[in-house]
Amino acid sequence: MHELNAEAVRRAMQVYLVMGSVNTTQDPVEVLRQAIAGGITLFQFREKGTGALVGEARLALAWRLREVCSQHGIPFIVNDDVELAVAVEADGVHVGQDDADAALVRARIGAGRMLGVSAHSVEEARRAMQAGADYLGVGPMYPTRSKADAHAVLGPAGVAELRAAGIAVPVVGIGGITPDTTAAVMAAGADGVAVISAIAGAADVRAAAARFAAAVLGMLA
Ligand SMILES: Cc1ncc(COP(=O)(O)OP(=O)(O)O)c(N)n1
Ligand SMILES: Cc1ncsc1CCOP(=O)(O)O
Ligand SMILES: [Mg+2]
Repeated sequence: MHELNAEAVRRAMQVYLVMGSVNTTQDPVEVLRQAIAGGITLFQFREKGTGALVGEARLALAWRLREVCSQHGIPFIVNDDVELAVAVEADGVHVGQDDADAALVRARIGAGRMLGVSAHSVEEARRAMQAGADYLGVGPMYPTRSKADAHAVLGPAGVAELRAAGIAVPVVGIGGITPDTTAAVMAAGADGVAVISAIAGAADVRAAAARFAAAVLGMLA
């Protein structure tokens, strides 16, 4: 078994920014700084899609974003790429159903790093938990333009179904979430919201992150 504290993971889920360089027209390092100032609680480096950086440029950006997270005490998660996560001493990895096997990822990263796994059903959620997932990413909650190969929309009902089945592991909703729809995702049983475009694509990133933080905290109060 692994050693992360489930309550600390749950708190980290609250406002989870997911971002790569293609998700913003601004400097991603400055976007991350502004998002942290606005109140995000967790960051995932997801460098994929048309125009994504590769090789040394990707590694360099990962390090720069990793350092900003370290400076501010925000855990840094790497999407998909377990070896990149190990190379930049990330706090965790997020993998989906079409990525590396979650149990193998757990074995590679050890007990002290966070493992997030995407789940779209009770069965996938149970398998992820058996593999040692610390949290589940569940979505899309709503239609999204940020993931070309996204699963069919589950809606907040997808989270409610997991909770009704007794799945108690920390859960973050993802996909098309805005400050206005955050309450519905939380009410269904999520511990937080994972967001790309509504924060990374905002003209005022800090204000956007702050709106999500207020919406989440309003539901936890
Ligand atoms: C928090 C969170 N939840 C779900 C995902 C989606 O992961 P995946 O299904 O592997 O898709 P990609 O993001 O890799 O395209 C996520 N990244 N983060
Ligand atoms: C990575 C991912 N996984 C499911 S939906 C999605 C995209 C979320 O981006 P946005 O918040 O812009 O809809
Ligand atoms: Mg993936």
